[in-house]
Amino acid sequence: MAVFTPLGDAQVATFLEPFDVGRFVSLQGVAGGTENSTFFVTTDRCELVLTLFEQGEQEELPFFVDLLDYLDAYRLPIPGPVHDRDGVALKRLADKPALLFPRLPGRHPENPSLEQCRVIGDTLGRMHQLSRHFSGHRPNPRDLSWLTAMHHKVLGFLRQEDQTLMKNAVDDFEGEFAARGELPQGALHGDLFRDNTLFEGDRLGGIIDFYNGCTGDLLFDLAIVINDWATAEDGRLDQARHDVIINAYQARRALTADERALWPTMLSMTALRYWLSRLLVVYVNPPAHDLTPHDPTQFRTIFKARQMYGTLPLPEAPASTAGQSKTAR
Ligand SMILES: Nc1ncnc2c1ncn2[C@@H]1O[C@H](COP(=O)(O)OP(=O)(O)OP(=O)(O)O)[C@@H](O)[C@H]1O
Ligand SMILES: N[C@@H](CCO)C(=O)O
Repeated sequence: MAVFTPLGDAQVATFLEPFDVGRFVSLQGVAGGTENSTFFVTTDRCELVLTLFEQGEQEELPFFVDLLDYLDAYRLPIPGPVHDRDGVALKRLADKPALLFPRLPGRHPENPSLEQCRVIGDTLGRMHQLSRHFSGHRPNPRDLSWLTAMHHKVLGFLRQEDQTLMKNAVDDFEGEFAARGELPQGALHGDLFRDNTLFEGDRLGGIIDFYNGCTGDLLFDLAIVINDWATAEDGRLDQARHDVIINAYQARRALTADERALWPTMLSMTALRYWLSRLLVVYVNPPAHDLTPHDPTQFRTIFKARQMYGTLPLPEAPASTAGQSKTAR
Protein backbone atom coordinates (compact mmCIF):
# COMPACT_ATOMS: atom_id res chain seq x y z
CA MET A 1 0.00 0.00 0.00
CA ALA A 2 1.17 3.50 -0.64
CA VAL A 3 0.38 5.26 2.60
CA PHE A 4 3.74 5.98 4.17
CA THR A 5 2.37 8.69 6.49
CA PRO A 6 -0.96 7.77 8.08
CA LEU A 7 -3.44 10.62 8.60
CA GLY A 8 -6.39 10.96 10.94
CA ASP A 9 -9.86 12.22 10.06
CA ALA A 10 -9.61 15.31 12.29
CA GLN A 11 -6.25 16.26 10.78
CA VAL A 12 -7.67 16.14 7.26
CA ALA A 13 -10.88 17.92 8.23
CA THR A 14 -8.76 20.82 9.56
CA PHE A 15 -6.55 20.74 6.48
CA LEU A 16 -9.61 21.17 4.23
CA GLU A 17 -10.97 24.22 6.05
CA PRO A 18 -9.14 26.91 3.99
CA PHE A 19 -10.35 25.27 0.75
CA ASP A 20 -13.74 25.82 -0.79
CA VAL A 21 -14.42 22.08 -1.16
CA GLY A 22 -17.14 21.35 1.37
CA ARG A 23 -16.99 19.55 4.72
CA PHE A 24 -14.91 16.46 5.39
CA VAL A 25 -16.82 13.19 5.31
CA SER A 26 -14.28 10.38 4.96
CA LEU A 27 -10.72 9.39 4.17
CA GLN A 28 -9.30 6.31 2.47
CA GLY A 29 -5.65 5.42 1.83
CA VAL A 30 -4.88 4.49 -1.79
CA ALA A 31 -3.02 1.24 -2.41
CA GLY A 32 -1.40 2.26 -5.74
CA GLY A 33 1.80 4.23 -6.20
CA THR A 34 5.25 3.71 -4.75
CA GLU A 35 6.62 7.20 -4.12
CA ASN A 36 4.05 9.37 -2.36
CA SER A 37 1.25 8.87 0.16
CA THR A 38 -2.11 9.16 -1.58
CA PHE A 39 -5.60 9.39 -0.04
CA PHE A 40 -9.08 9.63 -1.46
CA VAL A 41 -11.03 12.26 0.46
CA THR A 42 -14.80 12.59 0.35
CA THR A 43 -16.52 15.82 1.35
CA ASP A 44 -20.21 16.66 1.33
CA ARG A 45 -19.58 18.31 -2.06
CA CYS A 46 -16.92 16.38 -3.97
CA GLU A 47 -14.33 13.62 -4.25
CA LEU A 48 -10.68 14.65 -3.88
CA VAL A 49 -7.20 13.15 -3.89
CA LEU A 50 -4.71 14.24 -1.25
CA THR A 51 -1.02 13.66 -2.00
CA LEU A 52 1.74 13.90 0.61
CA PHE A 53 5.20 14.13 -0.93
CA GLU A 54 7.44 11.61 0.75
CA GLN A 55 10.58 11.86 -1.35
CA GLY A 56 12.03 13.50 -4.39
CA GLU A 57 13.06 17.05 -4.91
CA GLN A 58 10.54 18.93 -2.84
CA GLU A 59 11.94 22.32 -3.80
CA GLU A 60 10.76 21.46 -7.33
CA LEU A 61 7.11 21.27 -6.28
CA PRO A 62 6.29 24.89 -7.28
CA PHE A 63 7.37 24.00 -10.85
CA PHE A 64 4.85 21.12 -10.90
CA VAL A 65 2.09 23.31 -9.50
CA ASP A 66 2.75 25.98 -12.16
CA LEU A 67 2.82 23.38 -14.94
CA LEU A 68 -0.39 21.70 -13.79
CA ASP A 69 -2.13 25.08 -13.41
CA TYR A 70 -0.98 26.04 -16.91
CA LEU A 71 -2.22 22.82 -18.54
CA ASP A 72 -5.44 22.81 -16.54
CA ALA A 73 -6.18 26.37 -17.68
CA TYR A 74 -6.21 25.07 -21.28
CA ARG A 75 -8.73 22.41 -20.32
CA LEU A 76 -6.50 19.46 -21.03
CA PRO A 77 -7.62 16.33 -19.15
CA ILE A 78 -5.04 16.99 -16.47
CA PRO A 79 -6.25 17.82 -12.97
CA GLY A 80 -4.84 21.07 -11.69
CA PRO A 81 -4.25 21.25 -7.93
CA VAL A 82 -7.02 22.79 -5.85
CA HIS A 83 -6.11 26.26 -4.54
CA ASP A 84 -7.39 27.56 -1.23
CA ARG A 85 -9.37 30.77 -0.80
CA ASP A 86 -6.08 32.73 -0.76
CA GLY A 87 -4.92 31.13 -4.00
CA VAL A 88 -2.40 28.78 -2.35
CA ALA A 89 -2.18 25.18 -3.61
CA LEU A 90 1.03 23.87 -2.04
CA LYS A 91 0.51 23.25 1.69
CA ARG A 92 2.02 21.18 4.46
CA LEU A 93 0.34 18.36 6.34
CA ALA A 94 1.96 15.97 8.84
CA ASP A 95 5.18 17.86 8.15
CA LYS A 96 5.12 16.90 4.46
CA PRO A 97 4.34 19.04 1.41
CA ALA A 98 0.74 18.35 0.39
CA LEU A 99 -1.46 18.95 -2.65
CA LEU A 100 -5.17 18.41 -3.14
CA PHE A 101 -6.63 17.38 -6.52
CA PRO A 102 -10.04 16.64 -7.93
CA ARG A 103 -10.51 12.87 -8.05
CA LEU A 104 -10.76 11.66 -11.63
CA PRO A 105 -12.89 8.79 -12.83
CA GLY A 106 -11.47 5.71 -14.50
CA ARG A 107 -8.85 2.97 -14.32
CA HIS A 108 -5.34 2.47 -15.66
CA PRO A 109 -5.51 0.59 -19.00
CA GLU A 110 -3.48 -2.63 -18.89
CA ASN A 111 -4.13 -3.71 -22.42
CA PRO A 112 -4.94 -0.45 -24.19
CA SER A 113 -7.43 -0.44 -27.04
CA LEU A 114 -6.49 1.28 -30.27
CA GLU A 115 -8.95 4.03 -29.39
CA GLN A 116 -7.24 4.54 -26.02
CA CYS A 117 -3.92 4.72 -27.90
CA ARG A 118 -5.38 7.28 -30.28
CA VAL A 119 -6.64 9.36 -27.38
CA ILE A 120 -3.26 9.32 -25.59
CA GLY A 121 -1.42 10.28 -28.81
CA ASP A 122 -3.88 13.09 -29.44
CA THR A 123 -3.72 14.36 -25.84
CA LEU A 124 0.09 14.28 -25.74
CA GLY A 125 0.17 16.15 -29.08
CA ARG A 126 -2.20 18.80 -27.69
CA MET A 127 -0.20 19.03 -24.50
CA HIS A 128 3.04 19.54 -26.42
CA GLN A 129 1.50 22.20 -28.68
CA LEU A 130 0.73 24.17 -25.53
CA SER A 131 3.68 23.19 -23.38
CA ARG A 132 6.12 24.66 -25.90
CA HIS A 133 4.94 28.06 -24.67
CA PHE A 134 5.13 27.27 -20.95
CA SER A 135 7.59 29.69 -19.33
CA GLY A 136 8.77 27.46 -16.46
CA HIS A 137 12.12 25.75 -16.55
CA ARG A 138 13.31 22.49 -15.05
CA PRO A 139 16.04 20.67 -16.98
CA ASN A 140 15.21 17.04 -17.72
CA PRO A 141 16.69 15.11 -14.76
CA ARG A 142 16.67 11.81 -16.71
CA ASP A 143 18.32 12.89 -19.96
CA LEU A 144 21.44 11.46 -21.55
CA SER A 145 23.79 13.26 -19.17
CA TRP A 146 22.04 11.50 -16.24
CA LEU A 147 22.35 8.17 -18.04
CA THR A 148 26.02 8.77 -18.72
CA ALA A 149 26.72 9.68 -15.10
CA MET A 150 24.56 7.01 -13.42
CA HIS A 151 25.05 3.87 -15.48
CA HIS A 152 28.45 3.31 -13.83
CA LYS A 153 26.65 2.73 -10.51
CA VAL A 154 24.88 -0.40 -11.69
CA LEU A 155 27.49 -1.99 -13.95
CA GLY A 156 28.99 -3.98 -11.07
CA PHE A 157 25.61 -5.69 -10.46
CA LEU A 158 25.21 -6.84 -14.07
CA ARG A 159 26.55 -9.86 -15.90
CA GLN A 160 29.31 -9.16 -18.41
CA GLU A 161 27.02 -9.27 -21.46
CA ASP A 162 24.72 -6.61 -19.98
CA GLN A 163 27.62 -4.43 -18.87
CA THR A 164 28.94 -4.38 -22.43
CA LEU A 165 25.47 -3.77 -23.84
CA MET A 166 24.90 -0.81 -21.53
CA LYS A 167 28.34 0.76 -21.89
CA ASN A 168 28.34 0.50 -25.68
CA ALA A 169 24.85 1.95 -25.90
CA VAL A 170 25.75 4.96 -23.76
CA ASP A 171 28.82 5.59 -25.97
CA ASP A 172 26.68 5.32 -29.11
CA PHE A 173 24.01 7.64 -27.71
CA GLU A 174 26.61 10.24 -26.84
CA GLY A 175 27.85 10.26 -30.44
CA GLU A 176 24.34 10.36 -31.86
CA PHE A 177 23.14 13.11 -29.51
CA ALA A 178 26.28 15.18 -30.21
CA ALA A 179 25.42 15.10 -33.92
CA ARG A 180 21.72 15.77 -33.45
CA GLY A 181 19.88 18.73 -34.91
CA GLU A 182 17.90 21.20 -32.85
CA LEU A 183 14.82 19.50 -31.39
CA PRO A 184 11.57 21.22 -30.38
CA GLN A 185 11.52 21.97 -26.66
CA GLY A 186 8.75 22.34 -24.12
CA ALA A 187 7.36 20.99 -20.89
CA LEU A 188 7.14 17.20 -20.62
CA HIS A 189 5.16 14.81 -18.47
CA GLY A 190 8.33 12.73 -18.24
CA ASP A 191 6.67 9.43 -17.21
CA LEU A 192 3.50 8.99 -19.27
CA PHE A 193 2.98 5.29 -18.62
CA ARG A 194 -0.47 3.67 -18.76
CA ASP A 195 -0.53 3.67 -14.96
CA ASN A 196 -0.36 7.46 -14.98
CA THR A 197 -3.62 7.68 -16.92
CA LEU A 198 -7.22 6.97 -15.95
CA PHE A 199 -9.70 5.84 -18.61
CA GLU A 200 -13.43 5.14 -18.41
CA GLY A 201 -13.83 2.85 -21.39
CA ASP A 202 -12.20 4.78 -24.20
CA ARG A 203 -12.71 8.15 -22.53
CA LEU A 204 -9.63 9.64 -20.88
CA GLY A 205 -10.55 10.74 -17.36
CA GLY A 206 -7.14 12.31 -16.99
CA ILE A 207 -3.36 12.14 -16.80
CA ILE A 208 -1.82 12.15 -13.32
CA ASP A 209 1.57 12.04 -11.56
CA PHE A 210 3.46 14.90 -13.18
CA TYR A 211 6.30 14.64 -10.68
CA ASN A 212 8.80 13.70 -13.37
CA GLY A 213 7.65 16.77 -15.28
CA CYS A 214 10.43 18.91 -16.68
CA THR A 215 11.42 20.90 -19.76
CA GLY A 216 13.39 19.47 -22.65
CA ASP A 217 13.03 17.52 -25.87
CA LEU A 218 9.36 16.89 -26.63
CA LEU A 219 10.45 13.75 -28.46
CA PHE A 220 11.56 12.23 -25.14
CA ASP A 221 7.92 12.15 -23.95
CA LEU A 222 6.66 10.54 -27.16
CA ALA A 223 9.35 7.85 -26.94
CA ILE A 224 8.35 7.02 -23.35
CA VAL A 225 4.74 6.66 -24.46
CA ILE A 226 5.59 4.37 -27.38
CA ASN A 227 7.81 2.15 -25.22
CA ASP A 228 5.08 1.67 -22.61
CA TRP A 229 1.89 1.77 -24.68
CA ALA A 230 2.99 0.11 -27.91
CA THR A 231 5.27 -2.74 -26.84
CA ALA A 232 4.38 -6.42 -27.18
CA GLU A 233 5.29 -9.06 -24.56
CA ASP A 234 8.58 -9.86 -26.32
CA GLY A 235 9.65 -6.20 -26.20
CA ARG A 236 9.09 -5.58 -29.90
CA LEU A 237 6.90 -2.75 -31.07
CA ASP A 238 3.20 -3.35 -31.68
CA GLN A 239 2.69 -1.80 -35.09
CA ALA A 240 -1.02 -1.04 -34.79
CA ARG A 241 -0.66 0.79 -31.47
CA HIS A 242 2.53 2.51 -32.59
CA ASP A 243 0.94 3.87 -35.76
CA VAL A 244 -2.28 4.97 -34.06
CA ILE A 245 -0.37 6.91 -31.37
CA ILE A 246 2.06 8.54 -33.81
CA ASN A 247 -0.72 9.45 -36.27
CA ALA A 248 -2.87 11.02 -33.56
CA TYR A 249 0.13 12.88 -32.13
CA GLN A 250 1.17 14.20 -35.53
CA ALA A 251 -2.34 15.40 -36.27
CA ARG A 252 -1.55 17.93 -33.49
CA ARG A 253 2.18 18.41 -33.92
CA ALA A 254 4.23 17.12 -36.85
CA LEU A 255 7.65 15.70 -36.02
CA THR A 256 10.51 17.68 -37.55
CA ALA A 257 13.16 16.15 -39.80
CA ASP A 258 15.66 16.33 -36.93
CA GLU A 259 13.26 14.53 -34.61
CA ARG A 260 12.67 11.83 -37.21
CA ALA A 261 16.42 11.38 -37.60
CA LEU A 262 16.91 10.97 -33.85
CA TRP A 263 13.80 8.82 -33.26
CA PRO A 264 15.41 5.34 -33.18
CA THR A 265 18.06 6.64 -30.76
CA MET A 266 15.47 8.35 -28.56
CA LEU A 267 13.37 5.18 -28.35
CA SER A 268 16.40 3.12 -27.30
CA MET A 269 17.67 5.80 -24.95
CA THR A 270 14.36 6.11 -23.07
CA ALA A 271 14.15 2.30 -22.80
CA LEU A 272 17.64 2.30 -21.26
CA ARG A 273 16.58 5.20 -19.01
CA TYR A 274 13.94 2.95 -17.37
CA TRP A 275 16.14 -0.14 -17.25
CA LEU A 276 18.68 1.99 -15.41
CA SER A 277 16.25 3.80 -13.07
CA ARG A 278 14.72 0.48 -12.07
CA LEU A 279 18.16 -1.09 -11.52
CA LEU A 280 19.12 1.87 -9.34
CA VAL A 281 16.03 1.29 -7.18
CA VAL A 282 16.79 -2.42 -6.81
CA TYR A 283 20.57 -2.27 -6.23
CA VAL A 284 21.70 1.22 -5.29
CA ASN A 285 18.94 3.21 -3.55
CA PRO A 286 16.32 0.73 -2.32
CA PRO A 287 13.39 2.58 -0.76
CA ALA A 288 12.70 2.22 2.95
CA HIS A 289 9.32 0.54 2.28
CA ASP A 290 8.87 -3.08 1.22
CA LEU A 291 6.72 -2.51 -1.88
CA THR A 292 7.85 -4.62 -4.81
CA PRO A 293 9.94 -2.40 -7.08
CA HIS A 294 9.22 -2.19 -10.81
CA ASP A 295 10.92 -5.01 -12.69
CA PRO A 296 14.16 -3.87 -14.42
CA THR A 297 14.22 -6.88 -16.76
CA GLN A 298 11.06 -5.68 -18.49
CA PHE A 299 12.97 -2.64 -19.73
CA ARG A 300 16.08 -4.68 -20.48
CA THR A 301 13.88 -6.72 -22.83
CA ILE A 302 12.44 -3.57 -24.43
CA PHE A 303 15.86 -1.98 -24.74
CA LYS A 304 17.37 -5.10 -26.31
CA ALA A 305 14.48 -5.32 -28.75
CA ARG A 306 15.03 -1.68 -29.83
CA GLN A 307 18.75 -2.39 -30.27
CA MET A 308 18.13 -5.56 -32.28
CA TYR A 309 15.12 -4.64 -34.38
CA GLY A 310 15.30 -0.85 -34.49
CA THR A 311 12.03 0.98 -34.85
CA LEU A 312 9.10 0.84 -37.24
CA PRO A 313 8.78 3.34 -40.10
CA LEU A 314 7.37 6.60 -38.77
CA PRO A 315 4.09 7.49 -40.46
CA GLU A 316 4.13 10.82 -42.32
CA ALA A 317 2.33 13.77 -40.72
CA PRO A 318 -1.12 14.51 -42.15
CA ALA A 319 -1.45 17.48 -44.53
CA SER A 320 -3.09 19.54 -41.75
CA THR A 321 0.12 19.76 -39.71
CA ALA A 322 2.85 18.71 -42.17
CA GLY A 323 3.74 22.35 -42.85
CA GLN A 324 4.65 22.85 -39.16
CA SER A 325 7.53 20.43 -39.28
CA LYS A 326 9.94 22.87 -40.90
CA THR A 327 9.25 25.60 -38.38
CA ALA A 328 8.67 23.61 -35.18
CA ARG A 329 11.54 25.03 -33.20
N1 LIG B 1 -6.47 12.79 -9.45
C1 LIG B 1 -6.63 11.46 -9.24
N2 LIG B 1 -7.84 10.88 -9.44
C2 LIG B 1 -8.03 9.56 -9.20
N3 LIG B 1 -7.09 8.73 -8.75
C3 LIG B 1 -5.87 9.24 -8.52
C4 LIG B 1 -5.56 10.62 -8.75
N4 LIG B 1 -4.27 10.83 -8.42
C5 LIG B 1 -3.79 9.65 -8.01
N5 LIG B 1 -4.75 8.68 -8.05
C6 LIG B 1 -4.60 7.26 -7.67
O1 LIG B 1 -3.55 7.15 -6.74
C7 LIG B 1 -2.55 6.25 -7.23
C8 LIG B 1 -1.19 6.75 -6.80
O2 LIG B 1 -0.95 8.05 -7.31
P1 LIG B 1 0.44 8.48 -7.95
O3 LIG B 1 0.68 7.74 -9.23
O4 LIG B 1 0.49 9.97 -8.01
O5 LIG B 1 1.42 7.95 -6.80
P2 LIG B 1 2.96 7.71 -6.82
O6 LIG B 1 3.31 7.17 -5.47
O7 LIG B 1 3.64 8.98 -7.26
O8 LIG B 1 3.07 6.56 -7.91
P3 LIG B 1 4.23 6.04 -8.87
O9 LIG B 1 4.71 4.77 -8.27
O10 LIG B 1 3.47 5.79 -10.16
O11 LIG B 1 5.25 7.13 -8.99
C9 LIG B 1 -2.73 6.24 -8.74
O12 LIG B 1 -2.28 5.06 -9.32
C10 LIG B 1 -4.25 6.40 -8.86
O13 LIG B 1 -4.88 5.15 -8.73
N1 LIG C 1 7.02 4.77 -14.43
C1 LIG C 1 8.19 4.41 -13.66
C2 LIG C 1 7.95 4.49 -12.16
C3 LIG C 1 7.65 5.87 -11.64
O1 LIG C 1 8.66 6.81 -11.96
C4 LIG C 1 8.60 2.99 -14.00
O2 LIG C 1 7.75 2.26 -14.54
O3 LIG C 1 9.73 2.60 -13.72
